[in-house]
Amino acid sequence: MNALIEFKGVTKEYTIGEVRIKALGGVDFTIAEGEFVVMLGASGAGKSTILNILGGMDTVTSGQVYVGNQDIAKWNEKQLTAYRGEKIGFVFQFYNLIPNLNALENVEFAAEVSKNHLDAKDILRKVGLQDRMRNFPSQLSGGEQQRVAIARAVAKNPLLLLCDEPTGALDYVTGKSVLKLLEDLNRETKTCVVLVTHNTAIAPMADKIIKVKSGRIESVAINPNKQSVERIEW
Ligand SMILES: Nc1ncnc2c1ncn2[C@@H]1O[C@H](COP(=O)(O)OP(=O)(O)OP(=O)(O)O)[C@@H](O)[C@H]1O
Repeated sequence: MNALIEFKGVTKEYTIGEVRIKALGGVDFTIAEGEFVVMLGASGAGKSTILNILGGMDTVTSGQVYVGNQDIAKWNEKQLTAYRGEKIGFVFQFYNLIPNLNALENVEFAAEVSKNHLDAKDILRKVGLQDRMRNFPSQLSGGEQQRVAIARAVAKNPLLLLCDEPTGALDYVTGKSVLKLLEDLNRETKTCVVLVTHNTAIAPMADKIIKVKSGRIESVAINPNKQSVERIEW
């Protein structure tokens, strides 16, 4: 498979007053087209920093970040804004829906940014929310809100779906159904998924497992025995 993503010697330092914090100290990995990647690591290891750089939400201190053949680390804010809008679907732990828009409007609002967007109603049906389209976020359960957030991310027909602890606020059964939805979307649409989690138990659902430790890559492993999340217990 072709590499869709390549991080080469990526470093990231944050400066707060006089203090410099090294969040990434030389990160290298590749992600192939269509891969489902699980990224694991302790709190503060640098996972969100990697995801934010990949999503064009943060910039590198040094190094290259190839998406296709383009080094997005060289891009200016305008280019990164277009990249985020067109190519990246984000799913966060706490959904981040717009409270005064209903489910359908939340999805349509995000989809309109992208030229190649999919039909918002179709996607909401796909995530099982055909009867909840007119509900506002406050009228939906946590699991339903996360389904809207996934629909919103997928509706723009992104190159990459980046998920930061998407089940962190959900109970076991609801979390599992959200992971199953991501698994199905990855299989059916071939959209590359990068899922950041503390939950090492779900690693078997990945094509590739990337472990991050203290701002560096500890290991990258191709999973020879990929399993559906339905068959994984934790
Ligand atoms: N905006 C920022 N300003 C300063 N330091 C930051 C900033 N963002 C992250 N850091 C620091 O960079 C390091 C890596 O943080 P990051 O959020 O990437 O870790 P993480 O692996 O995602 O952790 P968690 O699992 O707790 O979310 C940490 O030491 C963190 O304190």
